[in-house]
Amino acid sequence: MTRPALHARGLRRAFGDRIAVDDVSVRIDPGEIVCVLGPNGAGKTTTVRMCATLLTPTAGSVEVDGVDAVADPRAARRRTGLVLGGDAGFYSRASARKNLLFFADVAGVPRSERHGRVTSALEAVSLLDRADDPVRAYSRGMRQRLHLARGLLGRPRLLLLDEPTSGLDPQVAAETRTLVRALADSGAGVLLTSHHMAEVEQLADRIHVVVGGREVAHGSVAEISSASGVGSVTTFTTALGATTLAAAVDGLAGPLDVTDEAGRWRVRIPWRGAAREDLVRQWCLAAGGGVPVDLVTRPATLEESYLALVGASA
Ligand SMILES: Nc1ncnc2c1ncn2[C@@H]1O[C@H](COP(=O)(O)OP(=O)(O)OP(=O)(O)O)[C@@H](O)[C@H]1O
Repeated sequence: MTRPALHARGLRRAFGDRIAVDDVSVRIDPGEIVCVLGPNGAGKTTTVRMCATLLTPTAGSVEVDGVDAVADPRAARRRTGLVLGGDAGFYSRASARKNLLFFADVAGVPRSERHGRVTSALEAVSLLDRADDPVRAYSRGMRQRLHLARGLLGRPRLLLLDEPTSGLDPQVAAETRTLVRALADSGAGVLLTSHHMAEVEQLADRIHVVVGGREVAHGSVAEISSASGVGSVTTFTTALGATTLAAAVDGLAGPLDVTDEAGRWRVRIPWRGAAREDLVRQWCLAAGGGVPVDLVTRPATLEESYLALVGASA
C-alpha cells in the first residue's frame, strides 16, 4: 500500500473552551490534491496549522510521509512545504534569490545543494529571469509565486497551501493552479484551502467540507453533491409568477431561486432526488404559461452543493 503524504486522524483543537476543530480526518496519497472547504471560521487554517506542526492537536494524530508529526515535528517539517501566502514573509530589500538562499538554510537544505535548489524552485514558478530583483519590486502575484518557491525548497512530500490564489488576477491564478497540478503530478501530496469553488472543482481529487470545526461531507465533487442532497438543477424562464410552483414541487426540491429578468422570471430548481422536468411542464401548462423557455437540467455545481450543505448545518 502507498505511504500517504499526510494521514491526519481524529484531529481536535480547542482554544480555551472553544472547539475550533473537532474530529477531522484527512488522508492524502502522493500525487493527490485534497481541498478543505468551509465558511469563515470553520477551522480550515487551524487544521492546516496542525498538519504543519505549528499547532499541537488537543487530540488526534498527524503523520507526514510516515513520520509522527506530533512526536517528531522537526522530521515532519523537513518533509513539508508550507505556503501561507500574503505580502509579508520576505526581506523586501533583498533579492528573491537571496531570500530563498536564506530560507533554504532554515529548511535544512545541505549547503552544497542550496544554489541548485533555489534555481530550480525559481524556475518552477517562472521567476528565474527576475531572481535578482529586490522583493519589494515584486507584484502581488510574483510574491505569491515566491511563497510557492519557498515551499518547494525542501523537496517536500507534502505541500500545505492556504488560499494559494487569493488576491491574484485570473491569469496568474490560472498559472498558479497549473503549477499546483504539476507539483502533485511530480509526486507531492497537496492539501489546499480555498474559497474559490471553480478552482476547487478544477483541482481537487477529493474535498472535505468543514462547518463549525466538524466535517459535514467528504469525497469527489459528485459525492459532495450527493451528500448535499442536491443531485441536479433545472433552470427555465417563464412569463408566469412562480408562486404556485413551490407547492407543485414541494418535498422534491430545495428552496427555489426566482429572479425577475425584465418582466420574465428566471427559475432555478435544486432537486433533492431525480429531476422532474415533467412536473415543471405540467405546471406551466396548467398555469396558462405554455411551454417553459430554455428548460435545462444539469448536475449541481460544487457551489450549489456546498451552499446546501452549509445552509443545512447552520
Ligand atoms: N490562536 C487562536 N486563539 C483563539 N481562537 C482561535 C485561534 N485561532 C483560531 N481561532 C478560532 O478558531 C476558529 C477557527 O478559525 P480558523 O482560522 O481555523 O478558521 P478558517 O476556516 O481558516 O477561517 P477563514 O476562512 O476565515 O480563514 C475561529 O472561531 C477562530 O476564532
